Amino acid sequence: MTRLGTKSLKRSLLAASFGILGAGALVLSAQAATSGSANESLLQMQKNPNDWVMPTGTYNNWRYSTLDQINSKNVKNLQVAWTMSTGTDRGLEGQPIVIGDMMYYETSYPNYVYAVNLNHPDQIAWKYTPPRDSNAPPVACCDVVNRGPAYGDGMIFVDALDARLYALNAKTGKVVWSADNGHPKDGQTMTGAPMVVGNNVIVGIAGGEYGVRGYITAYNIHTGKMVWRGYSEGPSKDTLIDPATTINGATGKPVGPHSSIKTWKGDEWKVGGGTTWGWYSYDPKLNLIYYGSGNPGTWNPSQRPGKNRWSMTIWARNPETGKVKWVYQMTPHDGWDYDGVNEMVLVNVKYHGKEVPALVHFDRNGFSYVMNRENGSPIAIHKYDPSVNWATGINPKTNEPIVDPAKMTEAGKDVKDICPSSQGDKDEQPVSYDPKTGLFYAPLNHLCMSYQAFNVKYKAGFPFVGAIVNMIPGPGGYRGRFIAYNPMTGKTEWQIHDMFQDWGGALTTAGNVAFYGTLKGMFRAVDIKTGKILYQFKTPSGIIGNPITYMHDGKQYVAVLSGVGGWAAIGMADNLHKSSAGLGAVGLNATLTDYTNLGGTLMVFSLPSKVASAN
Ligand SMILES: O=C(O)c1cc(C(=O)O)c2c(n1)C(=O)C(=O)c1cc(C(=O)O)[nH]c1-2
Ligand SMILES: [Ca+2]
Repeated sequence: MTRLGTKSLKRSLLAASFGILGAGALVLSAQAATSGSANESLLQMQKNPNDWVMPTGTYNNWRYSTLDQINSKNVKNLQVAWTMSTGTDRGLEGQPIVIGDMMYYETSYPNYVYAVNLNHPDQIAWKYTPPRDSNAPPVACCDVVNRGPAYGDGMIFVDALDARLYALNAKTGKVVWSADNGHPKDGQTMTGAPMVVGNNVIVGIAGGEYGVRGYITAYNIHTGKMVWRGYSEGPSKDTLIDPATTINGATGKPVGPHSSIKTWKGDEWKVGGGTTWGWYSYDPKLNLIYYGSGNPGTWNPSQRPGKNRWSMTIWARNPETGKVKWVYQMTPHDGWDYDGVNEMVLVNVKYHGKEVPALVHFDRNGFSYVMNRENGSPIAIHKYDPSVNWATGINPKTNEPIVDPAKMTEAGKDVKDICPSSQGDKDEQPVSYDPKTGLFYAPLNHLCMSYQAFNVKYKAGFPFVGAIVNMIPGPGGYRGRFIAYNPMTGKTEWQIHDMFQDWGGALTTAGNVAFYGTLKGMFRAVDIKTGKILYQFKTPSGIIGNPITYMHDGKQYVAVLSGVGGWAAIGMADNLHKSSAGLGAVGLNATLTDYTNLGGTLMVFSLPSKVASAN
């Protein structure tokens, strides 16, 4: 890639402002290739299929394993190898990581961190219980979930719900350092999984339903000092991009370009949302990290005229400085709560006869995006659920959605039959990419809604939602789907319908199997080519966690956390059928309670020894 100096940077900013770049994203700057770091080992470690070294498996977010001992022929013989109670009863949305003989995982609040030696998994190697700030659970919008620990340089990094980040010694579980990343009293929480890149650990913030101004922060893995922090929006006079909004952790000074196009009125950016609670990916060659920002505050669009940049946006930043390379807003002036935080899966695609570095993103708004990940220009955008009706398509000139005015929400109006619902056609549940088939295996929601927006007043630490949403099953009457999908063509190759939202993530393997779990608690192995269910096992609770696989002592294992919760099932936990932010769980769980119960179990599956060696 080319390096841009200050001059060309200015030029590209100018070009962006005048739309010379044409359709697509705004290119801000370019960065030199990654420099050496003490922690380059993760780049190597992720190549070892015996381990699962980071929450997403690999930096490209494929959630794919080259292991094939368990395969479509023998997976019917799968059995439970061992289990472990998590000692918690709230939604388990993360996944374990496996480094050599050790497995580490984190529970939802209270955020226990467990280390298990795989040579004797009947024993807990260490357990860390972080201090708890009781102000945190009441401000977690959508259950008190956590999406798992990350590893780097002999340390385990964990987000705690009360917005503290911990670095633990991987051998002992002792705290090396901890950092204050936000304050529950202001509505800030942390539910995500950190990502370690080089010498930085990168973490997000949650609280979009509390008017939290979103930011992403990098801390030095050795010192715990803030290296940079990038906000999603900033002062109205320079809100277009990276608006005074990326700051150097040491100097407090702004990093990167400024612009002067207003997309927020007055001080509204201060409570503008755009939080960063999803998954992160990293391209070492381009030296860029990718992630999305969430809903603008409030959910009531009448209260925040303008495009509300940069909520609902895909971001590409330099991991060392935080500098923004490009942004692309998927849902300008959101009126449906379509948080843009879902994962970016990094793949190369054939486009106009060339191999192009791309990212693939299944947005909550029901569109799948294939974007050039070098410069943010769109390659292919399709509806991945044909029932999507809030927009008829994407304007090829502006690359903005063509909104159906009948589905636009506003204060005082009850807008009916909007598809998808606020839970989106996909929420946090991550997809998997299988390089053999070139297809994406996606656990999805299938819901529509009515949306009544109303005016709300901001008060720190109190819900800043401003809408009542009622969700109903989508066309066909089912609420979840698991699909094999080609984002270049928008074609669904096969699909499985599920009674409830498929809120757990997917895993694919070289054994031609896709794994995922259902809210009812079924852990499934599916034939990647046909969608045929080859194996299923009813786990103790519902599944909203993400399966992983690893090899230990020559044997392949598949692990998943069973523990129902998340926004899809939050009513089961508080019995109020609504979350702490007042978000209705829409009676969806009224019948889920007929199938499963709260509870937390780590489930580990393998083949019986004879089957494993016969194949
Ligand atoms: O705007 C935010 O800050 C924020 C945070 C979270 C979260 O931290 O889990 C969710 C959401 N929004 C959200 O919109 C949403 O649908 C959602 C579902 C879930 C879940 O874990 O099931 N969390 C969240
Ligand atoms: Ca949100």
